[in-house]
Amino acid sequence: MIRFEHVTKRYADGTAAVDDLSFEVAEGELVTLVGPSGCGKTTTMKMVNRLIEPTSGRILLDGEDIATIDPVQLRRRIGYVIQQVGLFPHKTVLENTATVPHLLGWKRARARERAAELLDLVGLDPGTYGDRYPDQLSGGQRQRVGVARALAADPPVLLMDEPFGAVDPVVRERLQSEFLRLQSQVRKTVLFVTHDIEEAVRLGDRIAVYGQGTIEQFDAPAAVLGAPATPYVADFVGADRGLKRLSVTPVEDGDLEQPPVVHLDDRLPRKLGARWAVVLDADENLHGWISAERAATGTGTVRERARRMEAWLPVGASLKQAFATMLQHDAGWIAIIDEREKGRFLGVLTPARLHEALRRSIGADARDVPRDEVDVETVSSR
Ligand SMILES: Nc1ncnc2c1ncn2[C@@H]1O[C@H](COP(=O)(O)OP(=O)(O)OP(=O)(O)O)[C@@H](O)[C@H]1O
Repeated sequence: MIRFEHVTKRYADGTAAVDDLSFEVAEGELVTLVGPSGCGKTTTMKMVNRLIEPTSGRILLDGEDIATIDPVQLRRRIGYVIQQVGLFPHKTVLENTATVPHLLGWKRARARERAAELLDLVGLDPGTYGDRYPDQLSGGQRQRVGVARALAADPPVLLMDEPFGAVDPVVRERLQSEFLRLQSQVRKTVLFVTHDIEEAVRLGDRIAVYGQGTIEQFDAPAAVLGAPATPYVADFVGADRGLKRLSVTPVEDGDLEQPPVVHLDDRLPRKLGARWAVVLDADENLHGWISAERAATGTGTVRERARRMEAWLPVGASLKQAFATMLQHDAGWIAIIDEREKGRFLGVLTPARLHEALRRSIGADARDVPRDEVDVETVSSR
């Protein structure tokens, strides 16, 4: 979809902001560009919508060399979101959002309708916020309007330059979650610039870690964290990358242990064959758990002795959420259910299995690192 071929940008004073860059962003993929200040991220991005022209090399959009496309036409195909949102102060939120459809010559009613739809999509009620002016919004709300405006003409490509950089960490996390939800619906091809590795890891399908004008590693977040390509990348992602990996590794079916299972209407078993068993209802949905001790000291059915289960998560939740849930409930294991199937019980995750899952994910992502050579705590470089 977006393809860089040996692209170099040298400014008049000789600075090579970007040096012989080649990479590709697939359709519907979100790639984060991350690196320290001045490494060339913004220059890379601005070359895509021709705000900056490369010194050499070429950039293809859907196979077409962008140098041959009229910049105004090109920019209509590309949504652009920046940190200083750049909303027009004298226009309402609705008018701001409808800017591009207006420029494209849409009828006023249709443009406003589309703008209202998009405000809804980014979590702003058009009835409440549509007629306000930008200075009547919080920073986070302004960013949402910026995203809505960039999406208004439904461009296939989005360029986002530190779009959530100006808001506090709490709002920022919320905007990131909302954006991920939005992206799962609209599936744009996105280039996202950030200097924050946490943000890069959380949002990117793949991450490009920049050195000085070049990409040091271009890979899935789990692979960058699990097997940094160079000491520079290892240093940049930080010594706590094992912890960061937890947030990008989902719990999968294959990670789970299968404990003994009893059903609510079973007669209490004399012996469980384990210290505890999971209790399911007649539909195989999770109800709770029962200890061997409570099973042995009662009569009647499991229902009367079972305890409710607090510590559970849906499959696909991150290992970080799983770990946090274990800590929160002081639990040695948590139940994993399938929310898409009305909460069907899938198995349990234990600390040992969590550790295994981390190894599994590094093995899967960093294909050239043999699984048995992966040490979750100490992998530093290949
Ligand atoms: N117009 C310009 N003339 C000369 N040098 C420039 C110009 N614009 C940028 N540079 C230099 O090019 C390099 C890359 O800049 P760029 O803005 O792409 O970095 P960045 O990674 O986006 O940094 P930041 O995170 O601080 O925004 C820097 O060394 C910068 O000083």
